Amino acid sequence: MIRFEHVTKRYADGTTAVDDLSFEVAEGELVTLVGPSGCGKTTTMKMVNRLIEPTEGRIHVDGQDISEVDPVRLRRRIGYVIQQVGLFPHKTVLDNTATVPHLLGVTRAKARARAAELLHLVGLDPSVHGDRYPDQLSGGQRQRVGVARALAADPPVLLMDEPFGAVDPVVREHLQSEFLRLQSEMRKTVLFVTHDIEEAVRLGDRIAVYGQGRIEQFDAPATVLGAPATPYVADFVGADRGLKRLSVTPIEEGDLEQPPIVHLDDALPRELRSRWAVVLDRDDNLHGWISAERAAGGTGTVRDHARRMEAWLPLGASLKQAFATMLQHDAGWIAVIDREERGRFLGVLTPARLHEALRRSTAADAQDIPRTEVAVESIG
Ligand SMILES: Nc1ncnc2c1ncn2[C@@H]1O[C@H](COP(=O)(O)OP(=O)(O)OP(=O)(O)O)[C@@H](O)[C@H]1O
Repeated sequence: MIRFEHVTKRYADGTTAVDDLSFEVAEGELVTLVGPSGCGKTTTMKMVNRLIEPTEGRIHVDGQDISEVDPVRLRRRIGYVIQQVGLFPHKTVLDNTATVPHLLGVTRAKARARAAELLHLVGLDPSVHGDRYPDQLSGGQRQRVGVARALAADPPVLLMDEPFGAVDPVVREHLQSEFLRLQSEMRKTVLFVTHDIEEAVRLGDRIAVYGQGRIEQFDAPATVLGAPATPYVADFVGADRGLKRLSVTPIEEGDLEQPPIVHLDDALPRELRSRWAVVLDRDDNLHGWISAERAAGGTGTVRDHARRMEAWLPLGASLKQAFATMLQHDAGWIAVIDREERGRFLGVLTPARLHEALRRSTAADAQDIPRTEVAVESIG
């Protein structure tokens, strides 16, 4: 969808900002460009909408060589969000958002109706915020308007240059989550510039880690964190990359242990093969747990003695969520359920298994094989 072929940009003063860059962003993919200040991220991005012309090489958008497309027409197909949102100060939020569709010939009434929808989509209430002026909004709200405005013409491609850079970390995380939710529905082709590795890892389907004017590694977040291609990348992603990996490594079925299981209507078991058992209902959905001690001393059915289980997650949740859930509930294990089949119990994740999953996924990335195929011996 966006393809760079041997693109170089040398500025008039001789600075080589981008050096022989080749990479591709697939349709519907979100690629984050991450790297230190001055490494050429913004230059890369601005060449896509022809705010900057390359010195050498070609860029294709949607199969078309953009040097042959009129820049104004090109930009209609490409949404652009920047840190200093660049809203028109004398226009209301609604009119700011409606500007581009209106310019494209949509009637004012229709453009405003669409703008109201988009404001909703980015979490702003048009009846509350629509008639305000940009300086009557918080920084986070202005960023949302910036995103809504970039989406107004429904462009297939979005360029985002540190769009959440100017807000505090809490608002930023919130904006990131909302953007991920939006993107899972819209599936735009997105090039997203950031200097924050956490943001790059969280948002990107793939990450391009920049050195000076060059891409040092272009891979999925888990691979960049688990198997940095060069010492430079390892240094850039940080010594705590194991921790960061937790957030991009999902719980898989192979990570789970199978504990003893009892059902709600069973008679109390005299003995369990461990200190506790998981309690399921008639449909094999998770209900809770029962301790061996309680089972041994009691009478009646499991139902009379079972406790509800609060520490559970759906399969596919991240190892980081698993760890946080264990801490939050002070639990020695968490239950994992099927996310499609209305809570069918799949197994439990223990701290030892979590640790093993993390090491296994690191080894898998280094060997470029699925996690389930990593031999346990090679983890050590
Ligand atoms: N108009 C220009 N003339 C000369 N040099 C420039 C120009 N614009 C950018 N540069 C230089 O090109 C290099 C890459 O700049 P660019 O803005 O692409 O980096 P960046 O990775 O986006 O940095 P930041 O994260 O600080 O925005 C830098 O060394 C910068 O000083």
